[in-house]
Amino acid sequence: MRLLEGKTVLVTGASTGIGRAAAIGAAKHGANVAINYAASAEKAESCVAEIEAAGGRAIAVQGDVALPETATAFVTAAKDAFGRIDVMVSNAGICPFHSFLDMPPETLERTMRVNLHGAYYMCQAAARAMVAQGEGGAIVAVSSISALVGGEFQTHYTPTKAGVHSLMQSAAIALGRHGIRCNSVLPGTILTEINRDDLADQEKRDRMTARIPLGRLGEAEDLAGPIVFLASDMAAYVTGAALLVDGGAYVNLQ
Ligand SMILES: NC(=O)C1=CN([C@@H]2O[C@H](COP(=O)(O)OP(=O)(O)OC[C@H]3O[C@@H](n4cnc5c(N)ncnc54)[C@H](O)[C@@H]3O)[C@@H](O)[C@H]2O)C=CC1
Ligand SMILES: C[C@H](O)[C@@H]1OC(=O)[C@H](O)[C@@H]1O
Repeated sequence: MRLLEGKTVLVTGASTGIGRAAAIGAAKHGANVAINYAASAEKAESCVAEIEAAGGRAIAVQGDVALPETATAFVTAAKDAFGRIDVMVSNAGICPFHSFLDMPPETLERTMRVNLHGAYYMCQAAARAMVAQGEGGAIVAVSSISALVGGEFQTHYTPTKAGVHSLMQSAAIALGRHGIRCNSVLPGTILTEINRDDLADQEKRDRMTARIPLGRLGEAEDLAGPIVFLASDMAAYVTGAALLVDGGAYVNLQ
């Protein structure tokens, strides 16, 4: 069964990792896909090419999610290309690992602006278009297990993920009357570019793996199913929810 047939799905930060897997997953379920990317046109075009090779339709739009004008331009481009807006997957994010006591203000500022402000602007721009369209919609934000637990070198990052989780809860209330559902996924540790250097430390990698009941770190594709599900009518009565996708890591205290 194709869960997103004929819908338009927008995904931010989709040239790599979880965003790319979500974009390809949505296309496999029949969606027309618009992907936002920050810098690498080559990677974005390869995502579009993979979708088109499988018979789907996709466009790539460059833009820094930290800027409000990127969100309006992205939504406008998707609407121009596919005629409507049904789903926003707010995924773009950064995690420049750094110690707390000497955190450079610019690292803190940039992490907040990309991860939290970026999610806000994207979800707001998509919601405005959905409200004008008058047929409801779905927003799925990529938060993190880090919305619920801390990280020594992530004092600037974990508050943004808690913020994204909270944004989906408040937006679910603000947009429910318009038939727009807002949910978040909370990935555990997923092997992507964002943590390639951090997980090059084999001891840390083994430690992270050891606390996962399912016995492995996640792959970007592990998020595609949960994101497609929350975006689809299968989740028609799900809003304000947060879905952990972590192999069981969060519940494994001892
Ligand atoms: N990999 C992991 O273990 C986890 C990742 N996450 C979240 O998943 C999301 C996706 O990250 P991953 O796929 O893991 O890593 P990734 O590094 O492959 O993907 C992040 C994407 O966001 C894009 N991006 C960064 N800054 C941007 C900007 N200013 N404007 C537009 N795009 C921008 C990057 O170019 C990249 O394509 C992030 O929000 C991250 O916080 C959450 C929990 C765990
Ligand atoms: C980038 C990290 O490895 C990753 O990001 C998250 O949100 C997870 O909690 C991991 O710490």
